[in-house]
Amino acid sequence: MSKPTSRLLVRATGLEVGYGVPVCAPISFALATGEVLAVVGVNGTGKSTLLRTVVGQLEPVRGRVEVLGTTPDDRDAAFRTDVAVDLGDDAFFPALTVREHLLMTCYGHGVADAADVAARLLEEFGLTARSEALPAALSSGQRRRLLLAAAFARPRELLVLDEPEQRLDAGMRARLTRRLVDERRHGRGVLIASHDPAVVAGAATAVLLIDEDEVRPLTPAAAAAAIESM
Ligand SMILES: Nc1ncnc2c1ncn2[C@@H]1O[C@H](COP(=O)(O)OP(=O)(O)OP(=O)(O)O)[C@@H](O)[C@H]1O
Repeated sequence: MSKPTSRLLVRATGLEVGYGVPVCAPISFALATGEVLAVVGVNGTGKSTLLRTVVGQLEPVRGRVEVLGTTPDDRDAAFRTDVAVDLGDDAFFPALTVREHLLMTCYGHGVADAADVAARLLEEFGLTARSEALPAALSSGQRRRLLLAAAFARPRELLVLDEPEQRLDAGMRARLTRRLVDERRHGRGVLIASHDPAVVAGAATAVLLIDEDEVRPLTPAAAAAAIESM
């Protein structure tokens, strides 16, 4: 079988992210299909701000970012078909069950076989026993699992996740790591902010460390070691 051609998903050039003023040094990187790029750094260095800029929720302060060749715009349906996002925002419909949230995500994004996809994700994210529960009756880790399952229910070339390991137990963090490896094997790309050395070492193909006054690349192994001492 011939190797699929790699495709550029994200290109950032001299990108400065922030709220009127930049929160960190300029960032340049390219992310292609088959890659998992992890962004690491201590609290408050700008990881979430970078992710929000890449998915079109914030304008760059300076510089450029392109996603699949265009300016990111999360109001654009085509952009939302290509880019699945979980930034950890805990937003649920109080009167829809766990299963219904996944079905609604599938319907909204035109996913075929919604019932099968939802059933598979419920199983994978350990939510089958809670599939008929309403969000208010879930534990915080179960709500986190539901957000992640909903991201994986979406069609996507690029997956953007902000600290997806938060509130997950060790078993689910290991499963998440394997899932991220699967993403790149299926020819998709992942941009992830993480504080978890095992997720970074196990899934990332490249890492950007956002430091106090510079942004620099690290190998995943070096990044995992750096996270341990943050
Ligand atoms: N809406 C906002 N308006 C102004 N400043 C903000 C806003 N959101 C975040 N900040 C500031 O921007 C800086 C970067 O925040 P950001 O959330 O990107 O950090 P982070 O690296 O993701 O941190 P953490 O590891 O704690 O999640 C911080 O100093 C933060 O206080």
